Amino acid sequence: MSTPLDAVEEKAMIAAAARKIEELLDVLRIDHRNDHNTRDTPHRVAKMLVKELLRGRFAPAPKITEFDNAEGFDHLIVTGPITVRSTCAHHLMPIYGEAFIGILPAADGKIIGLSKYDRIVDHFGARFQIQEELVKQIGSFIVDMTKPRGLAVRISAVHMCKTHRGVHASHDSRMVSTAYFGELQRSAELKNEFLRECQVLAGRSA
Ligand SMILES: Nc1nc2c(ncn2[C@@H]2O[C@H](COP(=O)(O)OP(=O)(O)OP(=O)(O)O)[C@@H](O)[C@H]2O)c(=O)[nH]1
Repeated sequence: MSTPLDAVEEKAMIAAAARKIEELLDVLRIDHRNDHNTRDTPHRVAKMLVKELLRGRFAPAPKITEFDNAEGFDHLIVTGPITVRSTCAHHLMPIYGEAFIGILPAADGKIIGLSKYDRIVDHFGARFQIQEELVKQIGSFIVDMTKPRGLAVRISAVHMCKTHRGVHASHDSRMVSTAYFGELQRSAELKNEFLRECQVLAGRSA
């Protein structure tokens, strides 16, 4: 899912990408060599791609601090909204929204630090994505790391490929997708509890 780069590889990748972006701007007849606004744009955009928008591909997955579930807590925990920032794989336009994660821990298993859910969402968002795969990647990673009894990952997001171009949909138009694992996949009652908590946390219909 990710291939960490060392500092030398990162620098070389940014330089190589900048040369290609120069070429692209040349094709588009943007005079970046003389125009003061776009003079540094190839390097700027290359740096943004490697160090920001795609950084999840080039950085290790977040380190997870695990704690024993000492009290054997076995009820649903729901966390969110977690801000989602990603980039659509089709048109390379921003995706932004919120994630909610529901965890049904195993009484004899592990629980992880709350902030790690935000870090995991950030890690998988930082690459070119489609939303259906994003919820699954986040969920599968948490399931592999913590082996809970059940898990749900729900994202509600705006896709700027749909609002800012193409069909020019309303900026309020969102896509909601949820991935369920384990007992949350099988139990309608648990799903309803998760969705109710999402609504409370969102302060509106999530
Ligand atoms: N299912 C799904 N579709 C997405 C996602 N992000 C973008 N899309 C859609 O993917 C499609 C890509 O479409 P194409 O039809 O190949 O591209 P296009 O001809 O530029 O289409 P328009 O966007 O309709 O102008 C568009 O309908 C996008 O709205 C996503 O996360 N999930």
